[in-house]
Amino acid sequence: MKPLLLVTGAAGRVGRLLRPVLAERYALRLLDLADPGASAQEEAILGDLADPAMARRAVAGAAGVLHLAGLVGPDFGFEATLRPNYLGLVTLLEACRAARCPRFVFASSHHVVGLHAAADAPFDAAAPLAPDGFYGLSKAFGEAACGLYARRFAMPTLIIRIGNADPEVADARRARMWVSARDLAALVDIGMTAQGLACETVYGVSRASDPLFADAAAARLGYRPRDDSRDHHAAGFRPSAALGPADGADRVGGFFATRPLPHPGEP
Ligand SMILES: NC(=O)c1ccc[n+]([C@@H]2O[C@H](COP(=O)([O-])OP(=O)(O)OC[C@H]3O[C@@H](n4cnc5c(N)ncnc54)[C@H](O)[C@@H]3O)[C@@H](O)[C@H]2O)c1
Ligand SMILES: O=C(O)[C@H]1O[C@@H](O)[C@H](O)[C@@H](O)[C@@H]1O
Repeated sequence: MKPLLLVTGAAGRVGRLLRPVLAERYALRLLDLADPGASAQEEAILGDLADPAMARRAVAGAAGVLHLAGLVGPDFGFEATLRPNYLGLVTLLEACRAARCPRFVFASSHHVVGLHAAADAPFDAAAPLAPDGFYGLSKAFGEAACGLYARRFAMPTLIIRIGNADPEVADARRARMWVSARDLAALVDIGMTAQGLACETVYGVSRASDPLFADAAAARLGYRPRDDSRDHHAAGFRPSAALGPADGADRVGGFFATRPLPHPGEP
């Protein structure tokens, strides 16, 4: 029998791309606020992971959790991120602690280091945090929360700072941090199976010609990316010459680093 993997945020873009790949190795239970369009082989739970009863139900019997759910984007104010990205994550981690969940994989983001100058690349996982907005800030909290639960409660945890997981590579900045679905799924698999894993942070990226991230930590865990962003340019791929100031190509976080940041209290 395949091990049961809970995928939160399974109705989202990354969840939909990963599920067919992950289904080869895992029985999937999906949790989302939105209908994930479950296949006959998948089990779906519709609900809010910030609800403790919902989180407990979702985690029950799982061999591990892939936590994708959250509010994602450059324009949100602080308050909007509180329930999904702070309370939701801690509620889920609490459910995992109570159930002695054997593995936890957290979808973090390169936006935790988004304000670093792209010219200073490549960065490794020891680069100082430099979130580029309230979304990146919430991921920095998420990484710390995962560290707390992993270390205090001995829950093997992999934090994956995903680069860009779109189906194809849209532009020159994303080409430096794109990840294919099968490479990202391979990292999830490492999080589920790596021996001796305590709490490790890696970048979720495929191969690239001028990478923003140099990922020795992932390689140590056995990650060997099979895909290269150069082979997956979208039809309308924009080279660096076509990127303007609004694209924020001089920052790791790109346009996330250029948008106005709402003051707390503003919508
Ligand atoms: N797409 C990328 O390129 C990318 C890059 C870096 C990091 N990530 C991370 O990967 C994860 C998935 O990204 P995505 O692009 O699929 O985002 P998405 O917005 O498409 O999907 C997120 C999903 O989470 C669900 N969700 C939000 N709050 C919830 C809650 N309280 N309870 C249950 N479900 C909830 C939403 O309904 C949605 O379906 C996110 O955590 C994101 O930060 C994605
Ligand atoms: O910076 C990026 O390109 C990406 O950052 C991710 O966090 C977002 O989820 C995705 O929509 C962006 O495309």
